[in-house]
Amino acid sequence: MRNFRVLKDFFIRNKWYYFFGIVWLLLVDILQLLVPEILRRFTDQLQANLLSASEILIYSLYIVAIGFGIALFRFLWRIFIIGTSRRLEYELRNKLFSHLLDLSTNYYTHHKTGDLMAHATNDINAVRMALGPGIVMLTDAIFITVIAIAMMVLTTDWKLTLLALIPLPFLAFTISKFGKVINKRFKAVQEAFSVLTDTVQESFSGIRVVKSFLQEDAEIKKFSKKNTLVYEKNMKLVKLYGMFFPLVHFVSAISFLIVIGYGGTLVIYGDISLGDFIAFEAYLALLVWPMMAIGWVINVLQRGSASMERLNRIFNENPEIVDAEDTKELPAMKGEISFEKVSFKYPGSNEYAIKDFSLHIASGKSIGLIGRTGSGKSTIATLLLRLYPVHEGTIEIDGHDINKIKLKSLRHQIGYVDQDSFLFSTTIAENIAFGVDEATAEEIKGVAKIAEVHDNIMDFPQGYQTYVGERGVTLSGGQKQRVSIARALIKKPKILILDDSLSAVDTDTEEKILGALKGDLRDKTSIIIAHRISTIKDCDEIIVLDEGRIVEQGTHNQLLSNQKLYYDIYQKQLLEERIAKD
Ligand SMILES: Nc1ncnc2c1ncn2[C@@H]1O[C@H](COP(=O)(O)OP(=O)(O)OP(=O)(O)O)[C@@H](O)[C@H]1O
Repeated sequence: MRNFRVLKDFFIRNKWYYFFGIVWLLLVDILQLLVPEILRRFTDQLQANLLSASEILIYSLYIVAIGFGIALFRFLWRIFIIGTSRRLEYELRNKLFSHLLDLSTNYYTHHKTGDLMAHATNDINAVRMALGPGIVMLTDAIFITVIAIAMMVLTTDWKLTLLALIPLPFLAFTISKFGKVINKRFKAVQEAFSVLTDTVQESFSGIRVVKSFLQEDAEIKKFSKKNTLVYEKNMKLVKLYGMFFPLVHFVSAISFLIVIGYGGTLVIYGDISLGDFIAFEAYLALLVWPMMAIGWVINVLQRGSASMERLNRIFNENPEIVDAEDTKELPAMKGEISFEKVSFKYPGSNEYAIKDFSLHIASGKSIGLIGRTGSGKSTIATLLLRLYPVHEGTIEIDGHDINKIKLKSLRHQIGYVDQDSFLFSTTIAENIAFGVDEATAEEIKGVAKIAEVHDNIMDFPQGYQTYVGERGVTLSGGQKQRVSIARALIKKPKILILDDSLSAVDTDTEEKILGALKGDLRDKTSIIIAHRISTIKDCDEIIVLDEGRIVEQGTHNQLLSNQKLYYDIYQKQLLEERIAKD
């Protein structure tokens, strides 16, 4: 129960819903408990020949009225309690999603998306079950058990009650034992099913690879194996259910048997009336359900509590990067950047990705970053965006330590085109306008033109309203890169970072984009990361990185005359170009 403490605020806000929900629930129980009383009187009066036709009609009306009452109050408690638990699920899911988005990028390196999805679905559902249906069943079971047993003792016979109740604890015990195994097998079904879903998803998203490697049969076999596993796990569950219900009926039938035997004798000897006997059987029938429910309730509450514990662990996770108290807005950046002796290791890594990196970039200048793969180029970009905390050295923008600038203010003014050029499954227009609150069609078109992707977009029948991804067209790598560039430009950032963002376009298009960008970049500081020299040769300064350190620095011509690493890369690329042309 301690795990649910974080929901205190929710319970306080919704206390009246729970209170009245429980009132309606108890009214249903009271009405249900009235039925045996009516049966008792009816039977006794019928047996004594005291009933007239109009009285039979009145009894029938009682039963109908009780039926109506039960229907009405059942409707109400469902709305009040189950409705509230659905609201809890809604609020928890929102809270979890926004909390997860607040966490630093590093969190996602160590947690699998599949696990996070499981928290958002299974765990939240388990908490909802505990605090909705779980509470209902618990209240219901306790109330009905206490009142039904009290009525059996008070109105009929305590010895008969005691005898009739003997099998019921066994029933509760059997159900709780079965419940545990059912739970385990149900979980196994879910796990097998989730493995199956993963397999299907991977086969579909890698369909081109599957087909080009002629792996259809192998994939079908793999699928069939996983599917067999789901079937087998389901069959185990079916068998268990197959035994469970007959066993429940068998154990409860023993109670009825005892009542028929001993209760019947009491009626014959006149110790209790026939009405008492009928009412007693009806109370006993009411008791079977709470006995079944108790085992289930314990399971549901335990699962809910375990799930809440897992969710609390996520809620207690703090984002590594937050605005400290002394951070301030930097509303209008000039774009002067300075790295001072920055060294950086990724969390959990022993190797420095960046070592002693010092660089000053005057506002409005363009910097080209080049180096072998893994030399630390992208790391420079992520550090400037403060996606990871820097502990050694300082990074400043306009003379302000980036740790002292509000994150929103910092990231809002940096346009970042990442290496993956990830696009969302929505329209091209919405993808371009992703980083701004509002954008006119003209603005979207303007940046698409600079990024040299406007003509491509207009070739699609639906133009800017074309859907990207699974529901729409598949853009080529180069088209994706250019849409991502447009997405960064529309923010009108003061600093623009292109991380290998022109690698998938040919050199002619690259030239056109760089030409168009030139005008736009005049008042921006730009960092262009590339593998191809053609992308960065016109930058004001080029930095050559190797194993996280600056090994060369200067303009294109200066670096060529140095005849070191840059020169080697240049020669190699010239040769490659020549071979490609021949
Ligand atoms: N999230 C991460 N966790 C741990 N190590 C990382 C992480 N990201 C990158 N690295 C490591 O840091 C080093 C620098 O990587 P970085 O991505 O900056 O290189 P890069 O020069 O941009 O490479 P490429 O040209 O292939 O994009 C590499 O050794 C890489 O393996």
